[in-house]
Amino acid sequence: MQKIFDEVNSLDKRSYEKFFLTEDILMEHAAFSIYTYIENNFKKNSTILIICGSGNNGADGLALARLLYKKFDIKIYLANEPKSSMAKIQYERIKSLDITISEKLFEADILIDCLFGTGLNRSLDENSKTLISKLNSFNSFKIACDIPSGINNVGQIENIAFKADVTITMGALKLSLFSDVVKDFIGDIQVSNLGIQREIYETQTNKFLLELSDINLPFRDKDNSHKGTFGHTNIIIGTKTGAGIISCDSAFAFGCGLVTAISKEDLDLPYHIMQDRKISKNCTSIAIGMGLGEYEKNEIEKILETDILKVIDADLFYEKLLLKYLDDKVVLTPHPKEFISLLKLTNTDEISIEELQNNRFLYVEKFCKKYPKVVLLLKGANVIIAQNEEIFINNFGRAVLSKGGSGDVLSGLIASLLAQGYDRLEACITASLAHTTASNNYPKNNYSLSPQELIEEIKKL
Ligand SMILES: NC(=O)C1=CN([C@@H]2O[C@H](COP(=O)(O)OP(=O)(O)OC[C@H]3O[C@@H](n4cnc5c(N)ncnc54)[C@H](OP(=O)(O)O)[C@@H]3O)[C@@H](O)[C@H]2O)[C@@H](O)CC1
Ligand SMILES: Nc1ncnc2c1ncn2[C@@H]1O[C@H](COP(=O)(O)OP(=O)(O)O)[C@@H](O)[C@H]1O
Ligand SMILES: [K+]
Repeated sequence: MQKIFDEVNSLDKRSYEKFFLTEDILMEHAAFSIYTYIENNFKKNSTILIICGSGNNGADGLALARLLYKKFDIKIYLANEPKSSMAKIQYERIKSLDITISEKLFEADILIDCLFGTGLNRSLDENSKTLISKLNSFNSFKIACDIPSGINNVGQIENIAFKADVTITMGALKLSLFSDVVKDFIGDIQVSNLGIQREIYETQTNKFLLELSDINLPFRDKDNSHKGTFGHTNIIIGTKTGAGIISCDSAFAFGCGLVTAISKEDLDLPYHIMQDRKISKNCTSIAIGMGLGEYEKNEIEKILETDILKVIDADLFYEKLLLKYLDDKVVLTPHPKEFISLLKLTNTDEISIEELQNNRFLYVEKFCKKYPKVVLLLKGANVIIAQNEEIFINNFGRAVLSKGGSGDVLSGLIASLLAQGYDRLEACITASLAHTTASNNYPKNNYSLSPQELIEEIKKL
């Protein structure tokens, strides 16, 4: 996993104080990293337009122009006069060369957005909005310097943002690159070294970006085993039976030795799924909530009271009785609408989905501060897995997962791992990575994936 920081100004400051680096050295490395990206990916003499603002993001762009000059066909568009001291210095440096300042925007092979970086401190004015909109309309390859202009420091977009193919971010990953609302704007992310290795530049953090290598699949290391060795999960089947049956199937596919569907009525289940009216004696995990619908409250309470690890999902986030069980036995897997209900039930906050989606990390942190024992997995374009003060982000998911039943598959995967002895955080991390990786491996297209096909892809991981 990679470290993520709320802000990096303090890391820059630390580099000056602790390692005697200067702003100039950091900036030279920032510009050089974009130069290297272009050199490695584009032909000599490609046309490049660098759009520069008045601050140090613009200064990065000016330094980059100097590095690219002569090897590429480069022009600068000055959106505003250089204003920061570094922007003025960089401007003096490029004036000594014969670099063209373009009066107008044009569709170059490559556009580089150096308009605003971490210094965006107010709403965009009309000129900036028009400028970004025009840049977005071009078919060029688009590179954002540090962060696409228009995205603020908490990952919100008020009106418009530069739509990058790649964002080359300076020094370390910033949290603002991982809100759901920026997902379609940042493109691929690369981190630039600012003069010292990243591991030295970076300090402690409580936020992490998951990588594919963080997955820990349930490969079996005991051959002297029987089905009970690998746990027994119970999935509570509600009135909308399909949801729970999908979870049963995904739990079975993900290595759990036994899966029992707990249902009041006889169901037509796949042959490998057992059926019972009550929780099994040797049950090692429970998943409840998916398609629950009408269910007797005291029956739910009896299940929640058990000492067994549980995945809680869907309809249960609208039930006040849940409040008694927000403890060290549960994993909660709400989608945004369910999470705002949970925030309301717990008297944490009463907010709209839009407010949540614009401040996902803030509300996750608030909730986890109040319920530090709970493991929370907030669904979305970027899944947030959190416990107490720690946050893990899975940004591998894509629109292919935006289908009814995807969440039911995930509940089954988590329950399966809990049954097999994973701790709750580990179970969420591996299940979430398996979920997104399997969906991305689906070979056909990005619109037709069914839960069954997703489970088939999970079997191939
Ligand atoms: N050690 C370092 O410092 C390093 C920094 N690096 C680079 O510096 C970047 C940060 O630079 P920064 O702090 O100068 O801010 P930046 O993003 O250029 O914007 C500020 C300018 O924009 C203006 N402005 C703001 N909002 C506006 C709006 N809505 N509409 C219009 N104008 C607006 C604002 O105006 P003002 O508020 O002063 O009136 C000011 O002029 C960072 O992202 C990275 O790329 C790297 O080189 C590595 C080393
Ligand atoms: N655009 C997307 N990008 C990434 N992941 C997505 C996207 N849309 C949906 N998902 C994922 O798909 C799952 C949907 O879950 P949920 O809304 O509970 O579905 P259901 O209740 O129908 O099973 C979640 O894990 C969510 O993170
Ligand atoms: K930028």
